[in-house]
Amino acid sequence: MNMPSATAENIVDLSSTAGDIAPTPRMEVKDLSFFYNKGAEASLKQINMPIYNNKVTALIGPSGCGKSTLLRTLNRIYDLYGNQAATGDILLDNESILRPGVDLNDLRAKVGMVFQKPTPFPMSIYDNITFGLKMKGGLSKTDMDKRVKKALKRAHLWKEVKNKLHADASGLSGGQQQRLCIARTIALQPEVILMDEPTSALDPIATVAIEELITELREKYTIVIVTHNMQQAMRVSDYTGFMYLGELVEFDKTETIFHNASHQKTRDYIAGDFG
Ligand SMILES: Nc1ncnc2c1ncn2[C@@H]1O[C@H](COP(=O)(O)OP(=O)(O)OP(=O)(O)O)[C@@H](O)[C@H]1O
Repeated sequence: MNMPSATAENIVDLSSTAGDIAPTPRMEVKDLSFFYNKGAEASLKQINMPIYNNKVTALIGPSGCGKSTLLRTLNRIYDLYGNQAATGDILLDNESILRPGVDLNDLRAKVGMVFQKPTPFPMSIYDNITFGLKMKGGLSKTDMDKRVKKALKRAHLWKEVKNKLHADASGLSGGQQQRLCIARTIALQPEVILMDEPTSALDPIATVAIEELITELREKYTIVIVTHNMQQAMRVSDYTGFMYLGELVEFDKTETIFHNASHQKTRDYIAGDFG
């Protein structure tokens, strides 16, 4: 596959997965460029990348290469801040998410996000999960209770909190808070979950719990994770994109990127020569 960004020759070549069942893209990034300020240099340069259904895709690369920026375009979280612009396109289930008139609340429910630092709202565990559901509306109290239980179970937090659902979420440990944030995202029944260095603020035990969870969640969701930790990318992801200076240098199966990368720059980064 080895698809760098920019030109027509870089359109994804699914044929090289011959022998495997060709994965289906859930999202597709097409010739995407991104500008933090209109008229300034692009922070993302003509990125082309598939995001495969029920797979974990890792974005790796040195600091400032554009990993978080790319992640943030995938649910248009950048729209929260004024003067920014994206060109090219991003498809979710074959429909553009960049076109005018897209319902951004709906998009962000379909493409949920978990941040680097756990960000529970200053309210109870239960209310954290139902916050987004209430905004969406339409669920009875019984349905809401069921959704809370299911999301907490899926995020492996139910056993730890089932007897204190109405306690303040700030009383949970960092790892528990991050699992709560994952449960909050899951409760909205997303298709895709974006994770921006979800374990960088956690201790090794909490990190293992989140990594195990990611591996399990893949069965139901499509996941994109930004990580500085190459071991983590190897452990949890199926596909990896290596970015450098705003470009996607190479995208392939994780195994290929780590053991048989096509580009020297990728090999140097994996070898720890820079970054
Ligand atoms: N709010 C912003 N305004 C202007 N430029 C920004 C902003 N956020 C990021 N940038 C620039 O965009 C480029 C990509 O940044 P980004 O945060 O996406 O990189 P990253 O690969 O995620 O880095 P790190 O690994 O350090 O988090 C960098 O040159 C950065 O300075």
